[in-house]
Amino acid sequence: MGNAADAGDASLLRIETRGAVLTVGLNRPAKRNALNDGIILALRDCFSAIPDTIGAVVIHGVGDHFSSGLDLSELTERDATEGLVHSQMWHRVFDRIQYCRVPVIAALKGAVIGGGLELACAAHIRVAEPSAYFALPEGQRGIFVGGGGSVRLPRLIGVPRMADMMLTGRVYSATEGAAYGFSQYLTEADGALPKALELAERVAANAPLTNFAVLQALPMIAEANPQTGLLMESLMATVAQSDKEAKKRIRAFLDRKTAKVKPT
Ligand SMILES: COc1cc(/C=C/C(=O)SCCNC(=O)CCNC(=O)[C@H](O)C(C)(C)COP(=O)(O)OP(=O)(O)OC[C@H]2O[C@@H](n3cnc4c(N)ncnc43)[C@H](O)[C@@H]2OP(=O)(O)O)ccc1O
Repeated sequence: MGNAADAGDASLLRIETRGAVLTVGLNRPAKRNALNDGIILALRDCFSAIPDTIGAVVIHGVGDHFSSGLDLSELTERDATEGLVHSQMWHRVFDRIQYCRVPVIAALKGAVIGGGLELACAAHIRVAEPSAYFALPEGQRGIFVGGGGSVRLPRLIGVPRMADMMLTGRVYSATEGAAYGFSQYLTEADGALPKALELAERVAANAPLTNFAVLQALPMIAEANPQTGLLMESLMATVAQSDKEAKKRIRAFLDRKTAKVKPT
């Protein structure tokens, strides 16, 4: 089993830079992008070294699927102690994605299954195209989610819906995923990656401090008791508006040098 000291297999990710956007493609299409140790550790390496010039990351699947989840061929020999270590390794890697300095957008198509769905949960925005389907077949495989899914997914779709997914193993459609709050965007056919790239360019243009506040402070504020949350909000708002970047951007609007807010 891969451990913290191992390097990931860089060939299992297709990493490209497009301006301020880094695209990270899960690159095991012959295995439907099943997540083995090599790819998980490669994700760890990638998200540990996001260049300063990058303002957003898009994660997607090479081929027809996002990911078929945990590589089941690596599970069969694992005992309980190794299973615990393995699950905690996934947690650390997916935390690195969730607590990334810049927004992470997942472009979803085809299978988004088990650990693949857990990976998508760690992103900040999920964009799905009609071919995307979501399932947690852990019950059929006799296992439980191990990549943080029981923490992140109920916060998106609720415990009853996740319980239904796990108990019945039912495949949820892209339309259901959007209706239940999993994906924020549902595109036309083949539209997930282009839409994710468009959104990534947009969020990369934000003030870094605003993105930082949304990624790091908002989830904590939302879960805090109201008094603590309001205090944290005031502190974050004060820090952000005191920054020279905010002053520059507000001046540009007042001088009519930047666009008005308008429907897209
Ligand atoms: C317990 O501690 C954990 C757990 C976890 C996370 C758990 C999970 O992710 S559970 C979910 C596991 N995934 C599945 O059960 C999906 C299995 N795959 C499929 O149902 C299908 O392959 C498909 C995704 C629907 C695609 O179908 P199709 O296009 O027809 O392709 P196939 O012919 O079936 O597959 C092609 C090729 O890929 C291999 N493969 C596909 N999925 C996996 C997989 N998940 N693991 C290993 N291999 C896979 C398949 O065997 C074929 O291989 P060939 O060599 O025969 O070509 C997390 C952390 C914990 O600690």
